[in-house]
Amino acid sequence: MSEKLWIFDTTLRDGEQVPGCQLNTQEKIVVAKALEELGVDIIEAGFPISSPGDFNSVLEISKAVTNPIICALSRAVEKDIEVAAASLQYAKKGRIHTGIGVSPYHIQYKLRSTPDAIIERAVQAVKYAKSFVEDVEFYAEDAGRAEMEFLARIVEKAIKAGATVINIPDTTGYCLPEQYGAIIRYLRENVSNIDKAILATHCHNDLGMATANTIAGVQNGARQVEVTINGIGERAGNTSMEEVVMAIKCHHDIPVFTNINTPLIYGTSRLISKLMNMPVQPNKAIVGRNAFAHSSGIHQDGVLKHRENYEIIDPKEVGVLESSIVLTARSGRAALKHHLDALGVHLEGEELREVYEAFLIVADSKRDIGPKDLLSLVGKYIEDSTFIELVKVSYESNGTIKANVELKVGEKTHFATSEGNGPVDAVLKAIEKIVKPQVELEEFLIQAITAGSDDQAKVHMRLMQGERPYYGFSSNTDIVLASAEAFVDALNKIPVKDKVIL
Ligand SMILES: CC(=O)SCCNC(=O)CCNC(=O)[C@H](O)C(C)(C)COP(=O)(O)OP(=O)(O)OC[C@H]1O[C@@H](n2cnc3c(N)ncnc32)[C@H](O)[C@@H]1OP(=O)(O)O
Ligand SMILES: CC(C)C(=O)C(=O)O
Repeated sequence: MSEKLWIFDTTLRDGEQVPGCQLNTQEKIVVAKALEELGVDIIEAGFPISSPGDFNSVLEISKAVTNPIICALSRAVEKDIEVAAASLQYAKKGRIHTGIGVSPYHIQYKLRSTPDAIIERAVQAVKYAKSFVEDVEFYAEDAGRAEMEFLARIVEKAIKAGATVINIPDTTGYCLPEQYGAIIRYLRENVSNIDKAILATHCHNDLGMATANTIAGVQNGARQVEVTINGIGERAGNTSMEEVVMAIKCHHDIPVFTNINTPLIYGTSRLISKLMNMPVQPNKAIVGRNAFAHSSGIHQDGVLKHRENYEIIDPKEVGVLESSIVLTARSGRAALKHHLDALGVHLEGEELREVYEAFLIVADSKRDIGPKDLLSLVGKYIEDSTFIELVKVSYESNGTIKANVELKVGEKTHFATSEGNGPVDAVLKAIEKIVKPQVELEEFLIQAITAGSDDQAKVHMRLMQGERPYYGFSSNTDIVLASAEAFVDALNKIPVKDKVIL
């Protein structure tokens, strides 16, 4: 029989510890509400003793959120626990998460203590937290490198003191899946009162094992997983929620279920990425830009014939509209035909073979094959009147910022001028005066390729036309020009029939 797996999200605590990812209270409330909608069971909202701002965030999130348990972190220190309890005063369901280091490293070198004294501090902390709230979770920090017998002893005492959830963190991301699973199994078999608590995983990703270790923990009896959206967290990160949830959904032999509303995964991932200014790596499982992108011919042909040939997850299940077929020099005729059909050019047999041969020559010398390339390849079959070429961009700033652009669309030249909040805004608005694409700019990332003031800026843009995404890329030493080029690149990918040119 399938049991419930409690999803404990620590994006706002462990995730927010990441340099540059700090959020203010309003932003944290937005995230907490999104997590509530996503269906998480517990939100670890912060470490209230750490700063007045973090205390206030836990307080305000407690007011703003109804369903999930709100959890506040503390050390095994009385003052921490008092402040955590105060921050939870408005929580409908509040939990204090307290604990202490249990590995020989932490006991000897960090806490400068002894095993017996650590057990005593753990017991006192749990009892003290229990005097404020019923729901107390105990974390045995660095359990991944602890001595098993000592770990079992401290866990037993913490449960006896009132802890109802026992967290077994692999704080340093040291364990291999078998090792981590064995720790959970050992505790289930050697702690006499273990049935009175839920065992939780909290795995870090220093060896890239966080998801595998978490799943191993679940397979051995853990029933709460501590995770973050996009796997963000201290150092190499925490366990990625989307990976664990989808691994469980794909493997019916793991006897647990979650309440996560999976079609909201992608949107939540992008919200966190945007608010925390933390791009998602393109090949990230489940939510990376390429997670459902197929770029080699055999795969593309397979997916076009039957999606499941190369996909274990229907992209819609995680909120991604559809798989994408990316044209490269490794693409075959099936992929080429798919793209030509989208442009309204239907070729078969000898005609398709002829265009494919020409396509391979272009693709060998170009990484990104777009509609412009395809249209020029099939020029003799169709007439393209909508291809946009960026001819000139300039802007001036005299109190107000004004941009001028010159575009060539097909054979016609267009000029437009626009004001904006900044040069990029003004240029994009001017382009939109000529091309009326009815798109939303959903993602706009500028990245320096190397350090230095003469650096190239790499721009990545994602436009949405309805629910359909179009990506634009460019790199240039001039950020404004790179932005304009990326915008035009994305516009050129919109099929002819969906583009309106003035
Ligand atoms: C594994 C995790 O705890 S993940 C969470 C990590 N998050 C953070 O650290 C962010 C919040 N932290 C902070 O704001 C600060 O570190 C504070 C407020 C908690 C403490 O600040 P300070 O009092 O200045 O102490 P500082 O950060 O320099 O050192 C940490 C102290 O806590 C002790 N400590 C660490 N963990 C624990 C624990 N679980 N229980 C009891 N004491 C602990 C350390 O031994 C050290 O004590 P010492 O100064 O007597 O050697
Ligand atoms: C506070 C604990 C749960 C932690 O973050 C860790 O051990 O990594």
